[in-house]
Amino acid sequence: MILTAALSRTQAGKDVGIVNRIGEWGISLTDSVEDALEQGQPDVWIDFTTPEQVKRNVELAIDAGVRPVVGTSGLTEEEIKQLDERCREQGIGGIIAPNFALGAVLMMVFASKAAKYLPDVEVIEMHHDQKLDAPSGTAMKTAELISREREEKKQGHPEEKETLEGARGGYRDGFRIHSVRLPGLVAHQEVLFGGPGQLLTLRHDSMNRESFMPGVKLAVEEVMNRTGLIYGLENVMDL
Ligand SMILES: NC(=O)C1=CN([C@@H]2O[C@H](COP(=O)(O)OP(=O)(O)OC[C@H]3O[C@@H](n4cnc5c(N)ncnc54)[C@H](OP(=O)(O)O)[C@@H]3O)[C@@H](O)[C@H]2O)C=CC1
Ligand SMILES: O=C(O)C1=N[C@H](C(=O)O)C[C@H](O)C1
Repeated sequence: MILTAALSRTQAGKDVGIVNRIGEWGISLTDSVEDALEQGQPDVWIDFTTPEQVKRNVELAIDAGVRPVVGTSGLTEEEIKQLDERCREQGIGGIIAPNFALGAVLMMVFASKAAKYLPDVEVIEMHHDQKLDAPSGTAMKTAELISREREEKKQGHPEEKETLEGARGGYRDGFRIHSVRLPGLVAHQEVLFGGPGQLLTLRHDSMNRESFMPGVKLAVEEVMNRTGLIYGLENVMDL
């Protein structure tokens, strides 16, 4: 794979390798998506930007015939549908993955299987304190996969009341998602299943950002041979 361009507002004009402390690469960072898409005829647009920026970036990439591989969280279901249609119109593939760590994908898939037999579940996601969105994209995708397998159920005591607002976390499809933000954390998630006399805990930890790279590489290879936008790396893994 060859890096053709790289995007940044704050470091625009500087060499991407120097900024990342891996020696000079001869590629200047740009703050223009249009310029980045024109440099070196790229096949793939890799996006880890912000929830505000990602939609525009991906639309411009697709319109230029460049396949999106997106890690940025925050796209709505409706936006993903629109982007899928745009990819199909252009006859190109794309992947949006809420989490590129293969272990995290396995955790989500295992959680959906467990929910069939242990429908009482809560999700606790833990991230670094610079994260902009809550809950994480991973937690939302976990909830989506769990809901597909879990019988409909409203958990907990029907008369439960919060004496401190938010104490029971966010509510989705009958169960709770809790978001923890602390310096020192990278990206972590526990899925807790409770049953009479038993507790099953599935946990995944990203210790650093290297954890996402094998999944990004897999996605970049896959989009070259597909048409339409795939949501979730589990859809291209042999599970
Ligand atoms: N799916 C996955 O596996 C993963 C997903 N993520 C997601 O990726 C996103 C980014 O997270 P993270 O890496 O922590 O955030 P960072 O703030 O570390 O990185 C965001 C990057 O995008 C650049 N950027 C943002 N907006 C613009 C813009 N308008 N023009 C040019 N460059 C821009 C920033 O550069 P500058 O500030 O210089 O503009 C920066 O380099 C989040 O949504 C996060 O949830 C993160 C890790 C893994
Ligand atoms: O912001 C992050 O760091 C991460 N974001 C993604 C998410 O929202 O789930 C993936 C991973 O958890 C890291």
